[in-house]
Amino acid sequence: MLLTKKEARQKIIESLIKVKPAEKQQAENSLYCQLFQTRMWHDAAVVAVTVSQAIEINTEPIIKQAHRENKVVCIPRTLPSWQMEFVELNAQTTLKKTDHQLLEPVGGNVFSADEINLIVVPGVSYTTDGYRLGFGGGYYDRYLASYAGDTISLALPEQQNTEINWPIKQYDIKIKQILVATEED
Ligand SMILES: Nc1nc2c(c(=O)[nH]1)N(C=O)[C@@H](CNc1ccc(C(=O)N[C@@H](CCC(=O)O)C(=O)O)cc1)CN2
Ligand SMILES: Nc1ncnc2c1ncn2[C@@H]1O[C@H](COP(=O)(O)OP(=O)(O)OP(=O)(O)O)[C@@H](O)[C@H]1O
Repeated sequence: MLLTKKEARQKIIESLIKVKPAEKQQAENSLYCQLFQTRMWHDAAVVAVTVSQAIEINTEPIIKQAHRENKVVCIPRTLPSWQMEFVELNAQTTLKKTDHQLLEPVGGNVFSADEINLIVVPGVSYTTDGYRLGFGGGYYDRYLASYAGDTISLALPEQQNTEINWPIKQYDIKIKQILVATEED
């Protein structure tokens, strides 16, 4: 079923709301395990990751593990005109809730695109060949256009391989690796 991006986003978000907490937790554990074993993760000294919202994959364990491994963690701060920058997250960081209800850093060290080794890219859904449907805004597509490092996304089974398709645009940038949670056996 080919929908507009907006329609596809709505449908997939509806299905994500229905995922049971225990199921989500199990799937997230599978994703963390997979992520921490990738070459991209091992090779990265500077990792960019979001401060997740309830509906998204919880990024807190990723941030904790990165710090445990002495990696620098950067989180996004949105700027006017749908631009975004990444700021170091450390014990001194103050977070503030923005108009769109996301927690973003106040002040802090900005890391440029060429200083970041790996971006864990958030999204609503992914195609098997690496295309991503985001939350709208195009922040990551704009950022990734001038970023040459590694990219990885984490998908619940509900976010991958669905019947729902959306139009791929010229500015859509493929994610290098997409990890899909394995079902419990
Ligand atoms: N946790 C987390 N932080 C993140 C992202 C994310 O996906 N997850 N982002 C990932 O990009 C950026 C913020 N993304 C945003 C995406 C849309 C809107 C927004 O205002 N959307 C409009 C609708 C726009 C449209 O439909 O085109 C709205 O809600 O009114 C704001 C921020 C940076 N931080
Ligand atoms: N590289 C770009 N340059 C200019 N405009 C862009 C670029 N990427 C996306 N846009 C614009 O941003 C808007 C939102 O794009 P889209 O719906 O694809 O966002 P998304 O990929 O779902 O969100 P995000 O990247 O923030 O997670 C669209 O109007 C699109 O035209």
